Amino acid sequence: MARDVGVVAGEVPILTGIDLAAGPGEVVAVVGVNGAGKSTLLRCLAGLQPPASGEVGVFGRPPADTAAFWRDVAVVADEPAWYPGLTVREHLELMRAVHHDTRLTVEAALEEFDLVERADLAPQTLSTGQRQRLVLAMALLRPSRLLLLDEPERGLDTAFRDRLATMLTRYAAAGGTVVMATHDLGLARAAGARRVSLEAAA
Ligand SMILES: Nc1ncnc2c1ncn2[C@@H]1O[C@H](COP(=O)(O)OP(=O)(O)OP(=O)(O)O)[C@@H](O)[C@H]1O
Repeated sequence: MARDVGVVAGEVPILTGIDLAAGPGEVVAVVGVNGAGKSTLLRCLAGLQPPASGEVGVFGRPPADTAAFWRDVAVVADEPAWYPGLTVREHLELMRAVHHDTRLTVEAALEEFDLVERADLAPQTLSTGQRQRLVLAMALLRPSRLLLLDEPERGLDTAFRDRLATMLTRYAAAGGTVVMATHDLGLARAAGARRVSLEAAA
């Protein structure tokens, strides 16, 4: 997926000579200290950060900002902008309307992500962890073959981290690929992830 990838910001190297392979059925956890370049590597895989050197391939092609690419790839990174006036349930319905053949019904997603009691509220009124559950629900409701998750554990309590690990294991068991940047080695272990460590380049 990533071969000998280098990224520089101005003159400063952020990633140098990074290799990462992940195939169907695999969960890969990218770990490393703050600033090691985990988010940058995920952005390279999503085609949002062009590498200065090396190659990135996703399903055999360089990542491209096309409908076909985004049909296969779901990204969870920073909290998205919420649609004003739409509830939690309506955000999920939006995903279902756009993606048609979803992995979960809206009601199943509300159950699975423990949002039933929050379904009619605006996302902005939820707690940090509840909003993160909604972000994950939106990503896991839609069909995809590759999940790119940047610190999916953000704000989640211990019990829900365990549930997330199970969901990621199931996603991989169904033939999906998960690449996540994480500081939670327990989550990585529970999800059966192979660990790839990044060293800070500068
Ligand atoms: N757009 C940018 N311009 C300049 N430097 C950047 C930019 N984006 C990231 N960096 C730098 O690249 C390095 C890697 O950042 P990145 O966010 O990829 O690290 P990370 O491993 O995900 O860190 P964290 O664990 O804190 O989330 C940092 O030193 C950061 O300051």
